Amino acid sequence: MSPKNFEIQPVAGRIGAEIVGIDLSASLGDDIISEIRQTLVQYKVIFFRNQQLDASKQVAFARRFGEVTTAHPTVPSLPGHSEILDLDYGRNVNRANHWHTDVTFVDRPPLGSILRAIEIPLSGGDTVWANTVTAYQDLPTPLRNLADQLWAVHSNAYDYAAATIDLSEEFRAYRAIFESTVYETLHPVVRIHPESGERGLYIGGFVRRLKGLSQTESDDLVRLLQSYVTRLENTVRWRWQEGDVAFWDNRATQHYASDDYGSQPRRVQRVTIVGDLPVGIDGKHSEAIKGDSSAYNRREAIAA
Ligand SMILES: O=C(O)CCC(=O)C(=O)O
Ligand SMILES: [Fe+2]
Repeated sequence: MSPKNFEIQPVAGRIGAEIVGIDLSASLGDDIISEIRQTLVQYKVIFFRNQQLDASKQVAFARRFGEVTTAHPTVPSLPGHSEILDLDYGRNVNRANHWHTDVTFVDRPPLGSILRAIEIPLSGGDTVWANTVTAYQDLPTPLRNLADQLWAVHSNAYDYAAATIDLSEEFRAYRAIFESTVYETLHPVVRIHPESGERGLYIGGFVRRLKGLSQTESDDLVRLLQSYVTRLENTVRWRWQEGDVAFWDNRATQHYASDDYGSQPRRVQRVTIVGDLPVGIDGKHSEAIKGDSSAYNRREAIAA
């Protein structure tokens, strides 16, 4: 595919491209949105430098790709913009320096996320994305055959104890509801991408165990599969500048935000687009096993 409306500059060999020649604050026609979507599916994460987006325009842009979530239960949203996660590291949120795919513990995990750089340290604070499709292709055949048969329980029952600082009363109350709600969803370890048809490894930070294996077997096997995801060849690293926008396909990537900038401020803001129910290679769909995860994407529904 060669888009008519912008130029594509790949950033690394297997994942990531910069899109040049688009002003995201302008009103964009359906043809441009469709080319952006195709480029996203092909490159997995796309970058736009030096954009003039504000919060409302960021949300409006995200809505062109699907329904957006009304924020996250453990990260405060921007006042007046419940769709925007305000990630102000060191102030209101823990650093995301662990490999993960966003929110996979619900049955309809995000299609993608759009992140805008508000304040970036002078040095450090890069984000790295990994291509989970090429990771799958890198597996030797016997491991691929094994992965094809596996299903994993993803859960939000991670450790909140270390988390967050300085929350408002309202948010503390809201968060308490979330912390007492465990979501567990069974997802295929190998997921068919709904738009490209590609097979990719669908694991990441929220996997708790593989169905049918002991905890030790699960941990060892997930670690082994994960080592293919994080091979440098399957990654791209982005050096942020203020005004940059990154848009990733959450169905085919993991990411990691490097925590190497000490006490310098770093603030980014995310809008999250709701995705569909994942499908495994046998045609079976993911299944919620604990918690009403259909409510997860709407703060109003959880707080109710
Ligand atoms: O701060 C970043 O660069 C990424 C944070 C993150 O994991 C996210 O926005 O989903
Ligand atoms: Fe994330």
